[in-house]
Order: sequence, then C-alpha cells, then structure tokens
Amino acid sequence: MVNHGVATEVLQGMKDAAAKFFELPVEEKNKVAMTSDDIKGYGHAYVASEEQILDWSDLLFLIVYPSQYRKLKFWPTTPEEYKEAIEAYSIEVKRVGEELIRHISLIMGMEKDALLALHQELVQGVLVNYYPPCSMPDKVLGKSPHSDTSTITILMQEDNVTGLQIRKEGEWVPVKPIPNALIVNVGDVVEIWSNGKYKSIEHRAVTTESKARLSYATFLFPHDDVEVEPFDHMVESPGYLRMYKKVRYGDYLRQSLKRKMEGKAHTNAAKTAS
Ligand SMILES: O=C(O)CCC(=O)C(=O)O
Ligand SMILES: [Fe+2]
Repeated sequence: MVNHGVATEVLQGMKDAAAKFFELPVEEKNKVAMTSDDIKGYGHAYVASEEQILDWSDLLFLIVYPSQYRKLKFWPTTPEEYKEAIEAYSIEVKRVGEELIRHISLIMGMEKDALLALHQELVQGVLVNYYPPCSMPDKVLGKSPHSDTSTITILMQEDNVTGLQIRKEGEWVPVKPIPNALIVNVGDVVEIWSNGKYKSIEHRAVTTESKARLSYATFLFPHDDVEVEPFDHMVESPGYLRMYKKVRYGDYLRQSLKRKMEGKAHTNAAKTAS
C-alpha cells in the first residue's frame, strides 16, 4: 500500500525507537519481559525441529487500542521516545486500517461501517519482530509459515533487507521492500466471514546472513466475545455450503496461539468437517 498518507517521519520514528530498544542490554529489555501468563511485552520465539531451527527471533508485543487495554508495565521506558513513537505510528495505522476495513465491507456487499461494527471493539496490537543475523540462513527461518489470526494485518518492513515471503501457487515469493510502503495481509477473520472467498495469506520470514532485520506487524482484530462465522450472503447458493464453523474469536485466537505455526493450520482447523 502506497499513498497511505502516513508521514515518513512517523514511519521512521517507529523504526528508530524499536531499533534502539532491541540494541539495549538484555537486562534492560527484560524489564518489560513477558510473564508466563501473558503474551505482552518482550519475549523470544525459538522453535526447532530435528533438521532445522524454524523460528529464531526476539519480539515485543503490545496492545495499543482500545487504550484501556494497554498494560503499561510492558511498555518500554527506554528509549524514552518509544511510547511517543508507537503512539504516533499506531494512531495513523488505525486510521488507515479502519479505512481499509470499511472498503472490505463495501467489497463484501455490505454497508461501509458494517464490518467495523461487527468487531464490537476493534482491537489493535503491534508486534515488533527482531531477527538476528544468521550464519546459516538456509537452515534457520525467522518465522515459520503461518497465516495471521487477525481481520487484517498492516506490516512495515525494512527498506534494505528482504525477509518476508508469501506462498503463491505453492511457491515462496519474496516481498521486496518498497520504501515507505505498507503491506496489508488478509487475515483469518476475513477468510471465515467471507466463507473462504478471500483467503488469509500464508507467509513466513527468512533470515539473512549479513544483518539483523526488524519487522512491525499491526494486527487489527475483533473483541474476544465476537462470534465469527461465514456471512449468510457469502455462502453461495445453490449448494449452500458453510465452510467454517462458528467460533468465539477469543477462543479461536487462543487455540491458534497454542498450535504450532504450520501454514494454514488455523483456518483448516476452523473448517467444518468435510
Ligand atoms: O517479519 C515479517 O516480515 C513477517 C512477520 C509476521 O508475519 C508476523 O509477525 O506475523
Ligand atoms: Fe504474520
């Protein structure tokens, strides 16, 4: 997505603050470490199989909106500008994200604001991924293949390192960075609502030998209590096949987080038995 109207300084401000945070000594970063009962704060993803290290990254996840959901004990206070940078970035991403969701609503044949209203509350979380440089990039992934559990994801990546790949017709296709462009992923919620007409995109991140890479994923998703199921008008007649079960979003999210990330495992599990 280009021409999104988000000022370059705002994008850069987020990148600079996050880069400074990940450069801090580990004791400093651990001041906002995730606790065993929460996925907010600073943490690590390390997953290995017998042949391969699958996921190798540090991360920082925060809920930004609705503001009353913020858990400030997980918000870095160093660098000082982190809070301001994430606010400035997130308010812009919220504006752009809501506009995109309004248009998806129209594309799905509904009133402009219908899809936003169905979220009860639009929840916005931002995940910063830090992938260290890796001497064996063919043996180590940054993030395993998965689809996002969101309605949509707005992703910002570095301008100078390619790491994101999407799965298209069975092949992994690199998403080359375009400076200041934002990437929009269709998430699982749109796939379920649309009865599979708009599929969540399978993607992964690979590692790079020469430098660390950061990426900034903003997930927009419904309130936990929203019951997600295919819209009647998206279930095509005559066959009237409903491809996905009705699921409470909070349960869907928690089950997906527990499951190993494996391609389209989340939406496959959401499908009605065939
Ligand atoms: O690092 C990337 O480009 C992708 C990150 C991602 O897919 C995620 O955080 O869900
Ligand atoms: Fe993702």
